[in-house]
Amino acid sequence: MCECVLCSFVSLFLSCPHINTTQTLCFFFFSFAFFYYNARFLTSYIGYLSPSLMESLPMTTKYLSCKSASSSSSSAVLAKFNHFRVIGQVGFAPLRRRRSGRGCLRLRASVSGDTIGGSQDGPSAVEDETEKKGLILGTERDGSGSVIGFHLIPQSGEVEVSGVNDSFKDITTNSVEEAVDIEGEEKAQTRVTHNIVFVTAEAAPYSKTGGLGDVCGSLPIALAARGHRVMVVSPRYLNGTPADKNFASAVDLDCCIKIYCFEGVQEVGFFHEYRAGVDWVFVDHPSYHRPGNPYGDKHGAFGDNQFRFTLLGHAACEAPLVLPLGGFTYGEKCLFLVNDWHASLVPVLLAGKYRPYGVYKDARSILVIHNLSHQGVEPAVTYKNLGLPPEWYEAVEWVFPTWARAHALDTGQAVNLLKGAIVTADRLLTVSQGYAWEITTVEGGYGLHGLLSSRKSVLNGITNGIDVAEWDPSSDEHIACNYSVENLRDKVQCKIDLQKELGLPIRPDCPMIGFIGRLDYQKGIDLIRLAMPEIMEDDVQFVMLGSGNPQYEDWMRETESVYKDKFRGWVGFNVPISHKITAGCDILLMPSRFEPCGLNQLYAMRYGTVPVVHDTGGLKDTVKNFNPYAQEGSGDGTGWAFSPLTKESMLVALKNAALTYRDHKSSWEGLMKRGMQRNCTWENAAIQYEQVFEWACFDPPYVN
Ligand SMILES: Nc1ncnc2c1ncn2[C@@H]1O[C@H](COP(=O)(O)OP(=O)(O)O[C@H]2O[C@H](CO)[C@@H](O)[C@H](O)[C@H]2O)[C@@H](O)[C@H]1O
Repeated sequence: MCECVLCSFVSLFLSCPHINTTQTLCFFFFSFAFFYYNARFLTSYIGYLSPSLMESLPMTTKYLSCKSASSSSSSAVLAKFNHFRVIGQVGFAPLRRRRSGRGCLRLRASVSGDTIGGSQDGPSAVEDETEKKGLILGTERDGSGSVIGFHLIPQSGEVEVSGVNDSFKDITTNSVEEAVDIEGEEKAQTRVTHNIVFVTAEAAPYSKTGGLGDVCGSLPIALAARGHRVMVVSPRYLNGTPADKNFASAVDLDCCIKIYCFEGVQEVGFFHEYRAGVDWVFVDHPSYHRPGNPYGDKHGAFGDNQFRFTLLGHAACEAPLVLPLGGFTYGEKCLFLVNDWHASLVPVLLAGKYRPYGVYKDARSILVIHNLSHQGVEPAVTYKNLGLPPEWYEAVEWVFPTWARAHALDTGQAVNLLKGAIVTADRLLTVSQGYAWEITTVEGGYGLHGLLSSRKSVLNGITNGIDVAEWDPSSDEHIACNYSVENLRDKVQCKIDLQKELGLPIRPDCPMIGFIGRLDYQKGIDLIRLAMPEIMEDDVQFVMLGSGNPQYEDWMRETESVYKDKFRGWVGFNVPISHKITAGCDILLMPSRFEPCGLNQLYAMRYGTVPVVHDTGGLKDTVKNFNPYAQEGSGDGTGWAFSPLTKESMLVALKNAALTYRDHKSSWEGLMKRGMQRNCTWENAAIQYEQVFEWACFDPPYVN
């Protein structure tokens, strides 16, 4: 209906004898703008109304992209006007490709066709005009992001922008015209790119103690590859070990800022490395230079972590304003992705420190919860240290229930940084849908379930992806023999190599069980300990890699001396060994008490190692229980997900896995193959993050 009206309107307009070329151009620009913005509004609104749409996001969507003719210079012009750069929008994008299709694209095709007298295949007058002149069309916006006009901008190479380094060039040439193939139909896709600022305590390969490092090392790259301008702000940890060289390529930006907190002034610097399309920014301060890991050393957590991560929060808020990365700052209109409590001060600062002065009015913040059990809780008297105005105390105020107080005079008053982010961030995300629900329950909410439930309408879960280049059995440099789903037989060479390395009897047919992870209550390590004597009764080998609670480290050493021919415990943090275990084992055990997503089961499946997991959180979402009778007897599922979390049910699952491994070879092969063929790329997750960005930007800031 709409299109008929449009076509008639276009025909009428073009049949008018007094219309010249310039007027024709103007007509098209404004018509396209009108339809584009209406379509975008509707899309956003539908998304806003249905957060549950996340569950049906188009995972099978195939994005076809081509480098457009948009140049550094042209995008520089665009960036000047809109920090949320629009790429590939019909009518404004470089008019290079034509397709037949529906929706916006058909709108353009029909207009082009009319322009040239009905043919949809020949070049349109608009295209001719713009391409001849080497021009593409850009939008101009006002301060609120609304389009107020259009301008012609030169194509690639025509204008040199001085002082633009590779970082910016790469970003600007990333303006792409997107085509989305949904259900066999080619559709034009309007995609908005953002200036994204990740704030995180760790980012691999620079720093990593667990899954947070993996995610913040990979997701920014996946988003940058999709055209966003992405910065990751994280501390520059130096601990006097070879790990310090991870920061060797980062250069000092020679930009010091003063941070007013902890009743004094702190000076922090910034280091920068542009890698894989991402601006990696490292906050430099003496408190990040000490032995140990990012959070503590052998004596436990550092006592000044609140101070160290307060600095991170403040520095991350300043970075987009003051760092001319690639010659241009990110500016105020950015999207902060703040990860866990260490970065949770950021949304509170945006609301309490910046917006009252008109800064960051158009920014948005998304809190990504990787682990709710750590919340950054400190005594209430420390509030004055955070660098927030006094009237913002309530945002981070936290009162412990009576039963959790130390003594009769304890009022339970505290500050809770994660809580501060929950009540001020524009949207909330967790790393799986299962966990997004669990944290709204009394059992999984760690005291925050009430608040989280109250923000349910902006709470979503997106399952983590994995770095499929780093975790690829067909090219992994850490393992003895590469293999793939077409060549599964060579996997056993990895087992033999692992047995040799660990000094275990070389027994290729013996089921080998592995565990990798922090030795922590969360990971159900107590259950493994409890069940170990019974596990060892079976004809299996067991290898554990982990560090953390010294009590469990000692237990691993003792167990090794009791079961010399069957058990090995590797105490420490060792990435190459984690790859060897993932490839060499047949079964990976993860009896996590709770698991927001879990990465090791994803790595295991990719390596044909069958996971046996507790049916919770992200483990429940990603491991499909084995059903030998499904698919007309050929079986279904990728592992075992046991419940409840008891020694007995874990032992049953392990026994079933070992039995299937020994006696049902073809079923086992099916389990391996289905796991290896799962799609677990970061691109999948990045597409879902983009949907959440859109919802975040559609609403006004949650706290003004
Ligand atoms: N001793 C060791 N040596 C070498 N490598 C080791 C190791 N111990 C752990 N690792 C590695 O650290 C990562 C741990 O990943 P998890 O998802 O289990 O993380 P974690 O519980 O830290 O993270 C939190 O954040 C992540 C990311 O969102 C969520 O998946 C997870 O559920 C949540 O608890 C894996 O890459 C693993 O191989």
